[in-house]
Amino acid sequence: MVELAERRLLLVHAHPDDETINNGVTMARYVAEGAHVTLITCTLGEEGEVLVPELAHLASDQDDGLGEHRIGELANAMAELGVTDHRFLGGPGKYRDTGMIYNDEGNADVPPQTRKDSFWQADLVAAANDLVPVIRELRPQVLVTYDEWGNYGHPDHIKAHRVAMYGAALAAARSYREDLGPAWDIPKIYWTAMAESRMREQLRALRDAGDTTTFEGMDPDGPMPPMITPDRLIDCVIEGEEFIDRKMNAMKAHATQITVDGPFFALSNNNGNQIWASEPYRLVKGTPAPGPDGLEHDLFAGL
Ligand SMILES: CC(=O)N[C@H]1[C@@H](O[C@@H]2[C@H](O)[C@H](O)[C@@H](O)[C@H](O)[C@H]2O)O[C@H](CO)[C@@H](O)[C@@H]1O
Ligand SMILES: [Zn+2]
Repeated sequence: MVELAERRLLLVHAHPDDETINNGVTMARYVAEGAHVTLITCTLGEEGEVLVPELAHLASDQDDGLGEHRIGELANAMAELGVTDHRFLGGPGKYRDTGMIYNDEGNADVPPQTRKDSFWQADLVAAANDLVPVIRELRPQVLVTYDEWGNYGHPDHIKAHRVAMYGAALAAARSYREDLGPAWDIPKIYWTAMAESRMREQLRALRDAGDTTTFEGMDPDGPMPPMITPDRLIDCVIEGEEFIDRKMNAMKAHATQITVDGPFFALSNNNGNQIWASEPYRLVKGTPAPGPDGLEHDLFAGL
């Protein structure tokens, strides 16, 4: 088993706030256990909406200062989680937030009409080459990123998944770009997941409370979209009730994007979401090391 102080965890996310929403408890736990946790954020979130009225002028169609502001929000959120190594892919502002843009079929997988400097338009090899030296420098045992849907279809999330997976493959190739450092093959790769049972529980609570607009058209007992993971395909759940306060405070630090109300949070679409103390994952590379309940409860299990 890798010693706690020798553990190195790398997370690749699209915008400032995704890391806390998806992995806030996980990051706080591993920092507390002495692991080295590194966050790579691919954009500054320049195209986000602004929940704080007095900061509305930062929006991209006004002062276009939101990206710069969110650098500070992310730094504050990382301070809450105890993460000291957080970097932007290729440096701050190299890849611009694409915006919540879909083509008219509503499918982000077909290139939407976006700015030439948007992350979605970035050349995949060039963006992966910004990640390869980081992987080869850090030599993480575990990489965390999104599934092929980017978890909910945002073009930057889909692109972050592609850059993370392709970057991991290139970093492992001994003969690939020796100038980017000695090869490193990441032993375990996980995708963040929205577990089906949790989605149904959340939908049931919303519908019971009379909310028919959040996740409109979804029935707690009906079919789930492909980005919802059946519980049988969840491989690992990181639990950490003792870190939920850090996660909530980190969410509050992303004030232009997230409002926190007790055990719930909302983004600018005002969808009520529970703040979970457990964070599920799918293992997509490496050997599973499940416990008696059939799940891993440590991303470094088996290493
Ligand atoms: C969690 C996440 O990925 N947030 C992104 C997302 O923000 C959403 C977007 O503004 C959408 O229009 C809203 O309805 C929704 O409530 C927001 O969460 O997309 C932004 C633009 O690309 C991005 O900056 C933000 O981080
Ligand atoms: Zn995002």
